Amino acid sequence: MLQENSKENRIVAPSLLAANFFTLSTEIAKVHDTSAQWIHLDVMDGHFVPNLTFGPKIIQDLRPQTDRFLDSHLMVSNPDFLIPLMAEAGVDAITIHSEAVIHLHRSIQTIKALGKLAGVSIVPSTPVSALSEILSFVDIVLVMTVNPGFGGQSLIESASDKIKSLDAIRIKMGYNFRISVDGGVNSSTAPSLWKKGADILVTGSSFFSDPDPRSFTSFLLSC
Ligand SMILES: O=C(CO)[C@@H](O)[C@H](O)COP(=O)(O)O
Ligand SMILES: [Co+2]
Repeated sequence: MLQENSKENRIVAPSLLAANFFTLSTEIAKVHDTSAQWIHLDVMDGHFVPNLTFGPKIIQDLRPQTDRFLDSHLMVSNPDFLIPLMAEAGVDAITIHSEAVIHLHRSIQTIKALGKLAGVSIVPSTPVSALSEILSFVDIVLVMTVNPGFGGQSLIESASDKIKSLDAIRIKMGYNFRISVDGGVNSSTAPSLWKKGADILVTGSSFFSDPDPRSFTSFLLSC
């Protein structure tokens, strides 16, 4: 029988992808006005996904502006060269896609050796079974519930069912990874995502388009 994780351990991570990049200070102030504990940073290369965002320079400039945990999500074809640059820029966690690397174990060990939390992510078409050999080594499993590249898409229900499988595996095997869910998270989808076993909810467009992000975040943390 699967159990919902305790509410006290829930994390909400607003994704800067949905923020206005020209007024980032104001957008970060919005996050600071809420109880969201993490800031999610989507790094895209126009190759692994059909979109471009930002890289280490902006993150390095952001680092002294916030005490929030910086959760980076690398949607790039060759994350290995970027891992040390992201660490140097000051992120706290680095998540890479299992679909993007050949030597996933080596890349995860590199992230850990740099003192950062190491995460692995899967796109909606990748099954949980693809992660069987890496789950014991990672701190975060990021389940993409939309096809990566853009904010504002609707959550793919079948992809969210992977949360349940991952939760069952970690209970059975005694693994310590946290389950993060990314894509289409809003006040309607959040309750069932927590119920399925999510620990972290990433929210982009729903957070930044809400006139009251503080109440929105409180709702997510308590629903
Ligand atoms: O990684 C991604 C998109 O590829 C996400 O982190 C998005 O930023 C989520 O945006 P919403 O679906 O919440 O609008
Ligand atoms: Co993301």
